[in-house]
Amino acid sequence: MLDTHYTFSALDGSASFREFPSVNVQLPNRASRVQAPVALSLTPQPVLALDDVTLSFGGLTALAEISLSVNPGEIRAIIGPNGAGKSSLINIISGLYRPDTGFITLGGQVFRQVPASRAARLGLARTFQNLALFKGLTVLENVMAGLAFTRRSTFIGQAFGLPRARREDRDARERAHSILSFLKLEAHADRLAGSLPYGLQKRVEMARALVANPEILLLDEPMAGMTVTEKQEMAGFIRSVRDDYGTTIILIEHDIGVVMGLSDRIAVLDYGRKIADGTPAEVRADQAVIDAYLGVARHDDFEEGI
Ligand SMILES: Nc1ncnc2c1ncn2[C@@H]1O[C@H](COP(=O)(O)OP(=O)(O)OP(=O)(O)O)[C@@H](O)[C@H]1O
Repeated sequence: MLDTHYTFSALDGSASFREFPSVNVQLPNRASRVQAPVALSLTPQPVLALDDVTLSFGGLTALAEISLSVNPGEIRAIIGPNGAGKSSLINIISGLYRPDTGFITLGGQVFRQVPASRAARLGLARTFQNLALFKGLTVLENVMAGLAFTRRSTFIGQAFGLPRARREDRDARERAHSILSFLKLEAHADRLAGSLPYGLQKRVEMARALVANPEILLLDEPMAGMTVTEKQEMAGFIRSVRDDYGTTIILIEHDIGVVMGLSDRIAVLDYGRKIADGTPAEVRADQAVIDAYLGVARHDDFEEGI
């Protein structure tokens, strides 16, 4: 298990897990992380909020007046049938799209459009629906690439192996190995990423997003194309990331069955509108959700399978 430094702000009651994993400091368990903020503030400040977000492509409204909030440390799923607007929403959160109307609050700042180039520094990391690994690099190199934005040494320093560059390289390697071991990928560290089976490549992508210890991890269909066993395994890792690192998880999924047993809260989109938002039990019982999925999901897809 990884050890992690963390800081706690008594002023706003927020816990921050922004320091990188290290080998010497004891990771506080989830209970101790949660206890202190609760004493100061009963209502957690959302780490991310969308207010009245609308997005159109020509005459087509992809998202209509979407508001939702994400609390620290929760697993928050956003689901919906094909074309519901999930990718559009994730692209707004990560700054690739600018909504026609509405605001995004991230890292305590309010944006009309999240500055994509600063998203990592605002504590946001993401994976992609279609794998975006460097297939010709090793697994370790891919994961280390997730720390590129944190490096302060210059290109010349890196080329000539100057002390700061060497130190950064050593730290990056150590962090990458810690994450690989956490996600049970250590045995594959020196293999080319492109040579791994699909399910493992998806996990490497998650390792790369996690290595900089983001506050929010945005997972775009992390289980698409996986077998049932792979999905179960991935669900276990996602849960561990939240429990052991305190990372807030936003999960975009197509498959309602996958998220039922995994998520704390689920927002359901259909034709660009939010038709439901609540706990898995609330969403499961919602007639609008049942109607939206009728014909694309079997009844038992609504059961907690994972
Ligand atoms: N770049 C684009 N240009 C035009 N229309 C788009 C564009 N991106 C998305 N759309 C349309 O916006 C709507 C929402 O699409 P989006 O990809 O966000 O849905 P989705 O829920 O992610 O779907 P899927 O599950 O199939 O990936 C769809 O009708 C889609 O055709």
